[in-house]
Amino acid sequence: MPHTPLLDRIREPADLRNLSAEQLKQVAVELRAETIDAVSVTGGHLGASLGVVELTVAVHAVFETPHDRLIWDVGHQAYPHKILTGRRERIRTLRQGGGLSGFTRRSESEYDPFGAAHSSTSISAGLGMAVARELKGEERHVIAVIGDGAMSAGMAYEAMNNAGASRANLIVVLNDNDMSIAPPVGAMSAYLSRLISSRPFLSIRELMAKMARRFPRPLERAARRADEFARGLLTGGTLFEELGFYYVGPIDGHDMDHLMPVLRNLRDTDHQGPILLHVVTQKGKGYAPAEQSADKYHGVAKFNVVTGEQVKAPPGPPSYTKVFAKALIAEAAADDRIVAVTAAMPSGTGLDAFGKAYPKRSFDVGIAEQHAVTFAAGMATEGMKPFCAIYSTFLQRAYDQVVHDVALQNLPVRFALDRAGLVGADGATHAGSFDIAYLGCLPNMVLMAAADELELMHMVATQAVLDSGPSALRYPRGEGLGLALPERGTPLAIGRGRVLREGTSVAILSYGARLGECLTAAEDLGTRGLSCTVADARFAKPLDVELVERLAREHAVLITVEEGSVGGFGSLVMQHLAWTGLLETGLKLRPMVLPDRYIDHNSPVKQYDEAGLNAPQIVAAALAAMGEANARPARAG
Ligand SMILES: Cc1ncc(C[n+]2csc(CCOP(=O)(O)OP(=O)(O)O)c2C)c(N)n1
Ligand SMILES: CC(=O)[C@@H](O)[C@H](O)COP(=O)(O)O
Ligand SMILES: [Mg+2]
Repeated sequence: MPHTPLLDRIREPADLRNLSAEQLKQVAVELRAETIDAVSVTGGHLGASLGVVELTVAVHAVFETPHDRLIWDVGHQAYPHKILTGRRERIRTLRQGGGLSGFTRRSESEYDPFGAAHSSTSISAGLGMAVARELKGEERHVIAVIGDGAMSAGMAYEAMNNAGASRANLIVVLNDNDMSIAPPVGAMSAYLSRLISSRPFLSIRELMAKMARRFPRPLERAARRADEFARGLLTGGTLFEELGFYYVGPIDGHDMDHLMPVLRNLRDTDHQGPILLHVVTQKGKGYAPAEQSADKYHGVAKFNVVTGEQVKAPPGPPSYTKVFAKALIAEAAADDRIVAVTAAMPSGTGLDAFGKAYPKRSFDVGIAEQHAVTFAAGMATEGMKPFCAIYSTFLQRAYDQVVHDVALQNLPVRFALDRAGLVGADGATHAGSFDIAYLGCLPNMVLMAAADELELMHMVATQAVLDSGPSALRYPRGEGLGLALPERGTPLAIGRGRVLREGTSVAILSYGARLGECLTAAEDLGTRGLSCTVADARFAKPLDVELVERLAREHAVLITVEEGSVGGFGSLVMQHLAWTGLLETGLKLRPMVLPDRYIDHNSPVKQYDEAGLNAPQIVAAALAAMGEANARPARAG
């Protein structure tokens, strides 16, 4: 544990507020050391947290948190914030079962006024809090800290557009470290770089601003426009000012001698309307291995503090992500109409590898899932074959684009939904729980789920040739089973499942990567005298109705298993069986889905245990249903 005598005295942010400037700098030194040490044993988002150590100390020292609201966008950079706000004792439980969340969370602390993890929500939430303050006649500051990556999402502009017009008092701190997960992309990133290099003449502007404050309102506005005009002359104005924000900066986000007076000025100013403070920081700041790494240690495993070497698990089978990339590259080699789109997640989706192979056919649109989907739809209208690789959870952000721009127009956009199902340490905000339900209800969608990495290759090949309309392929986070893989997948017959094991009493129909657990459960049931059929549906839409009806007719119990919520595969099966009358023949149908609550961060095995979707729970469901079936009179027909 690092030596942190001053940090040891900080039980809550109020303890910062009577420290000297020098002492605050020392707190930042010790806070950085504590953050590094803690994440070395937990793993997590180190780089972003290191980039905001000084900013975190300064904001909590200047503003009266939690009365003043401090919102962290994404929240992955909030480890120093958690250490300063009464959670230091628990910081080494970060992202573990029963431990602290890896993001901000309302239920975790009064210092977390808004939960996050999906990016670009902080300005909207902050504006909401600011307007509520006015309506309630209360006094408080609202500060939203948003990164340059998160600032590339449309939602941030929606919020700034509204904030600028509403003239609400709100402080937005743009934490500009010129990094997203990967280096940032897009015109906004280039713009911010220009803004930083053009360093505005603050003294003239301060003069104008002081003048603006002294005039009565009408003239004040004229003076302020003059101020903006002056800025326009001197610095080319800023996009943020055009959106109604008073732009301050850029300033060095690691220099407490800059941060403290500017934040005090913003706290005490009588400027009416939103303010944007542009701070320039370095992701991974203060820890050489992070500073020197390409991704600035955005997300790390446990690591050796001295060497920075991450403690990697012994090399196992290739991840589903890697297999997806391999499969897509193989398809793209054979078809030059195949293109790929990611929303700022090239490494997470495997499109970094695809982009190396086909740079002209790979597109990173920034954190902009809505745009990514409709951009892909536009390419599809021109005969391209777009693979839109977006985590299941992040596709939630682009739902109307999927419905209105893709499915309704029956455009052949291919969705590759990585991180489908429960994802472990990132917890409920990142779980891919709902895509079967939110896509399964859409006409024209073809839905498939890979039971293993070989299936994944075949399903990518299937999507590559599926030009009749949109399709979505889901697969889990993590490693495959270690199966032998071909160079290229083989397209599957659309809407056809497969039977892996024939039995007579209980049928288990799996959709997706729970298949292994289903086979284990069948083995167990076999030892108890129950003969089990296990089938892999492969497709949720179109459903293999022949297979479903055969299983329902020939077995006393039919159990469906999926890594998804109610309203997904099991619901589609139930819907079909209901209309065939097969639910009135005494069949015991048991759709096994994620429970109707959010599953917190833990290891995936423990998460699925909690969700009731592991082999023992499948066995229990089968035994109970069989018990009921045996207790009933023999089935009619
Ligand atoms: C809607 C959404 N899409 C993608 C992500 C994945 N993601 C997490 S952090 C991050 C980069 C954020 O960059 P920035 O806001 O600049 O923060 P920094 O890590 O640089 O501090 C991304 C893309 C997300 N959290 N939310
Ligand atoms: C903070 C964030 O949203 C991403 O960094 C996410 O945690 C990545 O998830 P994976 O680790 O599954 O790629
Ligand atoms: Mg950034």
